[in-house]
Amino acid sequence: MAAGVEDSGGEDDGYLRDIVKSFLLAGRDTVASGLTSFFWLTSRNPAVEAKIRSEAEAVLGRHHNDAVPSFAEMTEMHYLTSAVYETLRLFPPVQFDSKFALNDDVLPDGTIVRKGDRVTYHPYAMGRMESIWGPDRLEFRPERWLNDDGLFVPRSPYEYPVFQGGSRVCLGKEMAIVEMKTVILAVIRRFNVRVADPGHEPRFSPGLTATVSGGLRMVVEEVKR
Ligand code: HEM
Repeated sequence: MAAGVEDSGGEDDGYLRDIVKSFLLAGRDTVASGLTSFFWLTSRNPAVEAKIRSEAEAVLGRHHNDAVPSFAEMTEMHYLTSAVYETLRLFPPVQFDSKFALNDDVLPDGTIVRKGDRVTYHPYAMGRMESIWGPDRLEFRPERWLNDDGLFVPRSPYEYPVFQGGSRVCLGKEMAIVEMKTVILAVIRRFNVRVADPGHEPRFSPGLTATVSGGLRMVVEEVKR
């Protein structure tokens, strides 16, 4: 970043402002959307919530409540990592995304693309394809990301393009995962979070950033120990 600022020919303030704006636009609503979906899904799947709590207790210790977990501690939490990836599989904050061809091209499957054509990839649809995720594709099952030793195994970005892939992969991917884990641990270790109206089926609406339309009303109760 420093090199970029030096190269910007004296327009440092504008350049830095643009960086901050793109980080806020790309990084705030997406993480908020992911967290909304996470608490909706765990609210409907208390067994997942219980496993995240017990993993956190195993890694952090029962009485380590107020401290923010370190990056190393969060990396040890393979089940939590899996639950975050599984949430974003079913409810990707960037539901679909388009590119326009600069020149005529041919895609790897033989599809012909003409200069100016719009090509869209659709993480929401791909996250629900049986050919990629199997017959239980619609289930929220963090275990699908774990190997036999209980370790998280990432999937190819071309099967799971939630953060895009290749040279334009999301620059904030790792930060997004850390942010989500930090908030989840801070909340879930101390509170039970349940949807306020279990009969209401939230609508995940597309947009620049997809999220539950109208927000999601929750009831938060302190966990009794
Ligand atoms: C769950 C959260 C997030 C998701 C699902 C997500 C997803 C994506 C996707 C799909 C793209 C590609 C967009 C395109 O090609 O048009 C992208 C790009 C980008 N993201 Fe994220 N993102 C997330 C969080 C963040 C965070 C926290 C930051 C920074 C703090 C960030 C910074 C960026 C930037 C700077 C780009 C542009 C990269 C480029 O064009 O080279 N993102 N993100």
